[in-house]
Amino acid sequence: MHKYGTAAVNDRGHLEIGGVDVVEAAAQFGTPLYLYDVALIRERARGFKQTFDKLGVTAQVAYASKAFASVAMMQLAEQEELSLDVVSGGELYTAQKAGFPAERIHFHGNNKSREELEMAFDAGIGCIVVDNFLELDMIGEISEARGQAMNILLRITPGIEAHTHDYILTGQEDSKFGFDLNNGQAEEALTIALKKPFVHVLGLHCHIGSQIFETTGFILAAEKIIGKLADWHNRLSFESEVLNLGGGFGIRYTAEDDPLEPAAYVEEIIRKVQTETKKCGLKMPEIWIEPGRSLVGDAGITIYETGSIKDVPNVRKYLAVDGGMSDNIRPALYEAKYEAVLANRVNDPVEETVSIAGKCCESGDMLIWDLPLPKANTGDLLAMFCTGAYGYSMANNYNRIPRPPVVFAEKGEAKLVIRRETFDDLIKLDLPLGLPQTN
Ligand SMILES: Cc1ncc(COP(=O)(O)O)c(C=O)c1O
Ligand SMILES: N[C@@H](CCCC[NH3+])C(=O)O
Repeated sequence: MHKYGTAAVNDRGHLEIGGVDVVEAAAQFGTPLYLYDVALIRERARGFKQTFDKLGVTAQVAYASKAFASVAMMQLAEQEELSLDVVSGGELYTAQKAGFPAERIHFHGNNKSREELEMAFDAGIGCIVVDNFLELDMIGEISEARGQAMNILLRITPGIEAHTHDYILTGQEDSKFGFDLNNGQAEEALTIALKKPFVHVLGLHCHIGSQIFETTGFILAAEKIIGKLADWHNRLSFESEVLNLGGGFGIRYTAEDDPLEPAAYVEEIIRKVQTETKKCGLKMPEIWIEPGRSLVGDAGITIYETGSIKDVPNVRKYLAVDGGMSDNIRPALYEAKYEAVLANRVNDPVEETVSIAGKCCESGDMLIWDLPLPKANTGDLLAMFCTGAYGYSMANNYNRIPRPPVVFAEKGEAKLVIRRETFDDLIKLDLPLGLPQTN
């Protein structure tokens, strides 16, 4: 078993996370269950912040809450003095309910509605990351109508192809996100924004993609952006106070992955920005980053109970669990790979290879292909690692399966932070036929 954060095996042969016995947590909260190692999230947050401090760079580390958005998670981010990236009215609302300081909230999105933008102004958030011309116009109109200033970053696409799954690439020219740096759109957006009386352009934003292992893409992006900033400084007298380099730092899901320590990505990138800005005679901007996966990904595990077992002789053995693509859509969507162990028998020797099937009515609902395991029985507990990012946040009710609860484990204490959905929750939006319609 790979050593993740506080993950350990106790003398009963049970997996332990944050000092919490996973078998006991499953008995208390039921399965499936998401369990988070809070100490690991804190360690990662501090690692990022310490890297900036060590290099003497003013920074904001914004948790990309799309990775796992909940009131408790946002409160944890606040405890660790992170900033927060939200990408919808729903995430912003959650942040408000969590009492997250508005001035440290950054609002993203490639098609923000006028209502969402108004909500951002009402909340008095720290900055809007502007993605397109329509949004820029709307922000200009809203700020003038209210007489209320708003900080913005312009999201640019630098034309970088990072090495990752096509669906999670974002920095390439052919992308739905941002203003293109090479074809003049970014400059046009900047020129328009600089004329808006209540809009303050803090600087640029760039996010090249997600689950990236190499620093090359980030370094190339930084080089291109700083080159452009030097040009804009000369021709437009524009100086970027902030450079937001996004998130995307890869984590280890399986033995095939070999990431750097999350903070190490950042250190290399900052050093590059320092040398490039110096070379171009620019002031060192504040550096902002937006990690999601690298803060919460490997801090989360999902615990399932094993159910039916189907052996297709000489072909494969299917071991079904009580969840699947409804609580983790990543294998079906990106062919994402995971590792897992039997949480109630971690020390038992590996005896067979099985494939872990979800319970949804889809052949594609397979969580793991060809997993080496001890011989599993119905009623064992399977702990699947690294489900902390884009697991709960992409969970759904396909087949009307209720979403599992989320528990935070820290120093031996298990704290329920999202309760299990009930069947009543599932029908609470349904309106029966035949009753008078109110709306
Ligand atoms: C704009 C932006 N920032 C930050 C992130 C977080 O990325 P990750 O979870 O890979 O760190 C994403 C998601 O890819 C994103 O789209
Ligand atoms: N949801 C994706 C990554 C996209 C992140 C948002 N831009 C994943 O699970 O890997």
